[in-house]
Amino acid sequence: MRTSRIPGFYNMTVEERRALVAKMYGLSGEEKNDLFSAEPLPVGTADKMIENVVGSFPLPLGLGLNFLINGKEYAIPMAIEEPSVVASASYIAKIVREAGGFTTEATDRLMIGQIQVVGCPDIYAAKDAILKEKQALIEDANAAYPSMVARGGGAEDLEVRILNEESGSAFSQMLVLHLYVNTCDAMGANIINTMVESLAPIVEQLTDGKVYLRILSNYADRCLARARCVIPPELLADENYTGEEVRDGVVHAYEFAASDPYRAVTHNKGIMNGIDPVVIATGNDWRAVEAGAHAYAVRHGSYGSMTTWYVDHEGNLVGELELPMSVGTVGGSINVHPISKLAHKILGVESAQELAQIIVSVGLAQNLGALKALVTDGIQKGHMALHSRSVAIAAGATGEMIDIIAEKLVDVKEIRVGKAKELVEEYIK
Ligand SMILES: CC(C)(COP(=O)([O-])OP(=O)([O-])OC[C@H]1O[C@@H](n2cnc3c(N)ncnc32)[C@H](O)[C@@H]1OP(=O)([O-])[O-])[C@@H](O)C(=O)NCCC(=O)NCCSC(=O)C[C@@](C)(O)CC(=O)[O-]
Ligand SMILES: NC(=O)C1=CN([C@@H]2O[C@H](COP(=O)(O)OP(=O)(O)OC[C@H]3O[C@@H](n4cnc5c(N)ncnc54)[C@H](OP(=O)(O)O)[C@@H]3O)[C@@H](O)[C@H]2O)C=CC1
Repeated sequence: MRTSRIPGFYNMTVEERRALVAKMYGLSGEEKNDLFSAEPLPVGTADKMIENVVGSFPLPLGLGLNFLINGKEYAIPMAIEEPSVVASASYIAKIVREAGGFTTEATDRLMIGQIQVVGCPDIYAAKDAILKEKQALIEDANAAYPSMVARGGGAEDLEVRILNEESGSAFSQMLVLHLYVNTCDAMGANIINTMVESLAPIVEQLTDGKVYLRILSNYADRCLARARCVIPPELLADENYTGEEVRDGVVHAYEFAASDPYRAVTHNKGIMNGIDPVVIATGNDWRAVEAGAHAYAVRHGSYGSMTTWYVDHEGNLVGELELPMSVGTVGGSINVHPISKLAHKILGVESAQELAQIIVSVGLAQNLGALKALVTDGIQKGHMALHSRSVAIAAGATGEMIDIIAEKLVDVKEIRVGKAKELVEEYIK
């Protein structure tokens, strides 16, 4: 059986790690070439993906290890430029697996398409007219994209809202139609946009109004994924702190984020530290996920923590994260970018729902990693020690000099480029 528990993976050379991954995941010759290539995204492919291409922008790709989610092992590809994130996710996943792993669930994958109608002579009659034709409109939407119905998805429901009902302004009063679409394993933006654009002429006829916007909503609050972990305090202890101290510190840190947007934004940035790298590595649209996540964090009226941490009756630390997660395992650039194809193979996911649940688990792990560091030694100790290698490179260190300079920076407790430059000059002399 495949395991994601590979102690000391980080002490191997890159070549050793690559050989192990190739063996574990049975990569073909072509897949190995893609993963190990100096040009992982061929410029010819890049030139077909976006416009005005002059090159590509590589990011380090690491594996988040130790993840046990609903009893299944996952090594999780993460594409990110920031040091200590992959280490931290793996660290917390190691603790959580000892407590039985993450448990997760997901709602149905209903994405929302919006149609904006303005200038209706009678906005209430317009709303009634649409609702009267609801079933026909759903069928029309499905006729615009029949393959989704064939695979068990497609448009399922429709609602109508009136915005700025009391406003006297013809600009601000409008009717907004929401089309709810099960996009199966796709994120679904293009699918939905095709559907809502096809409905626009009929909606204009029914309402006697003018349709302007016809577009997906990135507030995917009917496409949610949830992750949970329950950790006995003894698993949180280290040589300097008791498990209870760490546990209580994490809950205090959560309460701070729950009560103060200045803290919540940083707390949530820490969660997105885990989420974005998986979204990026799997070829998904991280702007969509970011936008939806932050909007969801304000659903109770003020911006707050995306996660919840509390102590249960047995004294365990309990963490929960629920977020809109509009990701896919097909569509967009997922099967175009060679590395994203490999990321899906390494993950071994079978559906978009499963991928969404993995992503929120990494977000929850990452949040605890940051909070555990913050409530004990502080973030600088673990993070800056790993960041010291980037500082050494920025100061001009190359080859074996990088680790030597990085270690010296940690020893003198001055992890900054100016100091690194001094050390590089000394080394070269
Ligand atoms: C960095 C650690 C994990 C060290 O923590 P440590 O206690 O020194 O780790 P350890 O040596 O005991 O190792 C434990 C496990 O961690 C992993 N691990 C340990 N080291 C490595 C490594 N080099 N490379 C890969 N994996 C590593 C690895 O899985 C290892 O298990 P093993 O495999 O040995 O059995 C810890 O200090 C930590 O989690 N720090 C937090 C880091 C963090 O959050 N970074 C994000 C950047 S800061 C930020 O942007 C967000 C923030 C903080 O502002 C958010 C907020 O305010 O809420
Ligand atoms: N606001 C936003 O966020 C916007 C985002 N976008 C972009 O849209 C892209 C995502 O759109 P999306 O519609 O997902 O991508 P696609 O247009 O690539 O649609 C997904 C395709 O996958 C095929 N497919 C194969 N198997 C499945 C399956 N099991 N479930 C679902 N579809 C399947 C379908 O083709 P078939 O049915 O023919 O087999 C479908 O056409 C992203 O690149 C995103 O950046 C675009 C506009 C706005």
